[in-house]
Formats: sequence, C-alpha cells, structure tokens
Amino acid sequence: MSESFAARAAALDAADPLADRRKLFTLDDTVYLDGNSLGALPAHVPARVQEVLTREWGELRIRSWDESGWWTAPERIGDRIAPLVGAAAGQIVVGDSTSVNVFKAVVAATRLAPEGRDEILVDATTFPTDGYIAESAARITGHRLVPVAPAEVPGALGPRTAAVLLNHVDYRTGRLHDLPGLTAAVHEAGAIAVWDLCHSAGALPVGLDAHGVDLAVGCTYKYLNGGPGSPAYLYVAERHQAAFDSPLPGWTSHADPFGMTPEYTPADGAVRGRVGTPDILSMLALEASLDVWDGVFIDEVRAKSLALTDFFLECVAGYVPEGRVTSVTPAAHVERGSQVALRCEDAKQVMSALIARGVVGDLRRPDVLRFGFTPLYVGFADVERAARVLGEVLAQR
Ligand SMILES: Cc1ncc(COP(=O)(O)O)c(C=O)c1O
Ligand SMILES: Nc1c(O)cccc1C(=O)C[C@H](N)C(=O)O
Repeated sequence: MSESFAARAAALDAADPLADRRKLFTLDDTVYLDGNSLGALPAHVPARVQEVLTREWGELRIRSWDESGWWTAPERIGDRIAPLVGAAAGQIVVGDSTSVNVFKAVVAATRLAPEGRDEILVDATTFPTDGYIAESAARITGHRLVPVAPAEVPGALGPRTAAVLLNHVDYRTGRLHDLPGLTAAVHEAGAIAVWDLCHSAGALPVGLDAHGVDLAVGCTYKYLNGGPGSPAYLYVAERHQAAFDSPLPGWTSHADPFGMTPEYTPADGAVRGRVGTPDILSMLALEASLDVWDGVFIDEVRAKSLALTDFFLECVAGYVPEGRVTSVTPAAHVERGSQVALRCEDAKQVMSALIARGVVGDLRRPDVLRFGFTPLYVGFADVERAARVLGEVLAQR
C-alpha cells in the first residue's frame, strides 16, 4: 500500500505545475503542514529586510518615507494582495492586526447600514478574536450581538440586522462557507457583509468584487507568508469608500496628514482605513514575500490545494488504523478550505509525536489535529509521508 501511495505521490509531484515554487522557500526535511498558522519564509526575504535596515533606515533615515516609498507602502502592498482576493486596485490597505481591522470594519459596517437597525450577527463558530471584538463593537455602538452558525445566517437575517461578520474558512474545521450566497442573503436583508479571509486568502479564490462583498479583513502571515505578526489588511469596496466612517480615524488616514489640523478630514479611497504610522519593517518583509506569487493564478492554487487534501484524506484512510481519527473537514470540495482537521483521542500526545518525527501540524484543543496545505510549497510526497507517519504513530499507541 505504501508503495502505491508513494508511487502516486511521485507521479502527482512530477505533474504539478506549481512544484518549482517550493524552491523559493526556506524549508528543511520536515513536512510543514502549519502554513495555515504561520507561512514559511520565502528565501529572498532576509536579504530584502537587511537592505531595508542597512540602506533605507541606516543610511537614508527619514528620507525613506518618501524616497524608499515607505509612506505609500500600505496601499501599494494592498494592491499586490488585491488580485489574490479578487479585488480591483485601490480598495485594500495593509496595516494593523486582523483584530484591529475587525473592529474598524464592524463599527464602520454599522455606520454604513440603514438607520435604525440594532443587531450585528456574528459567526458563532468564529476564531475567538472576531467574536470578542464584535461583542465590544456591538456594545460601543449600541447593537445587540447575535451569534449564529454561518449556515443559519439566512434565517436569522431581518429588518433589524445592520451587519454580519463571517469567516470564509473556519479555522478549526477547515469548512469553506458560501461567500457568494451568504453575501447575497445579507444584501437582500439590506445589511452589510463583513468577511474574515484569514484562512482563505492565498489558498483559494475569494472573488471580493465579483460577489459584491462590502468589507473584508485578513491576515498575511498564513497562506500569504508575510512573517510572524505581519500586518493585516482591510478591504472597503469602492462603492462604500466615500461613506466609510472609521472608528479609529488616526492621522495617517487624514486627507492632509502633514497639515496637522485639529479637524479631521478623511482621505479618499483605501487610505481612509489607515490608523497610525505603518510598521515598516514587517510591512516591507511582507511586500517582498509577495514576490512568490508572481505568475501564479489562484485557480491553479485551488486545484492543487484540493488535490492535496483529497490525497491526504485518501492516504489517511489507507494508513491509519480504522476508527482512530474522524475528519471534521467536509468531504465536498465546495465546502472545503485548504486544511484537514482530524478528531483524534489523545490529540495532544499524537501531535507531539508527529512533530518529533518531522511532521508539523498543530493541535486545536481538546481533540483536533490540524493540517494546513500550502500549495506553493507542500508537495504530494509530503502528504504521503504525513499520513504514513500518522498511521505509524497511532498504530504504536
Ligand atoms: C479567522 C481569524 N481571524 C483573526 C485571527 C487573528 O487575528 P490577529 O492577526 O489580530 O492575531 C486569526 C488567527 O490568528 C484567525 O484565524
Ligand atoms: N496568530 C497566531 C499567533 O500569533 C501565534 C500562534 C498562532 C497564531 C494563529 O494564527 C492561529 C490561527 N489563527 C489559527 O487558526 O488557529
């Protein structure tokens, strides 16, 4: 059996149009399946960061805000991310954390919504930060927060709904939610749709413009490989930009920041989503890391992602003793992101044993083994090895 899976892996790797991307990354002989938490390092980034430190900061100092393009980096890098999430230029600004951008987006969504609405719906299964922030945003704006499972959102929408905050892919199960359908339902109810793209951007097509999403946020350190704590982004659809009223109107979002006037006049366009001074070192590391996407189409990334997760599920079924794991990731492609989550007894010890044997996934307590598949650097031989080692670890326990 292992020979037939190994032979198939070799054939799939040989036919993989993205196989050569792997050499753009710094990787060792571990199987790295945690790119849905922290993406791997693109090999050219350290030299670029060194140049920013030595030349741009060390020698040019203050001049770099203009001469090295530091000041305009948030919008410039937003435009690099835009095609990966199906957005035309001029709608994404990079900066702050996802948490902070969730706050901006949810509060701004309530201000864009029709008068008199008093409910915010939030994905009840959300990554916690979104729920915490939505709760605070609701309290500040005088809304009632209603946690709802994404599939139940259409039934929960109504004339009281101001805004809805949803995750495109669930961080725990890897379930892909119906962004086009749910966005349309939110709009039918006259409300504003805010999407968190942390687990989908860089792994699958999002189609923000095509599906009429209002506002979106996401991180850049997972499938976009921007590095630990790299800045997040905020998408404000062009049609909402003139009315976008940020709850954090920092000076860098001002129409004339260096006028330093006491009155706040917001800038036009994506700039309006900025807050304070951009964190240039992280931001420029992210910018460099985005080079790995040059010439890559997100549809081919999606095709490989599905092939990787299909093959993993098949290898797990073949290698893992019956009944030891259960996939909580949907089998249907339309409902699957780019990770596989397996429910498993003693998941903590099992994940430690996997990591000790060079297969790096992560644990989501209490009982979920999570494996993220980053199509730019994970290959089919990695998948076969991960499933085989999982089978060996479980057979020994
Ligand atoms: C769906 C989702 N939203 C938000 C975050 C995190 O936000 P922040 O970048 O502010 O830590 C994560 C992961 O950390 C996430 O998975
Ligand atoms: N952002 C993280 C961090 O700073 C440390 C450890 C993990 C993370 C993560 O991104 C967790 C991730 N969002 C998740 O889906 O679980």
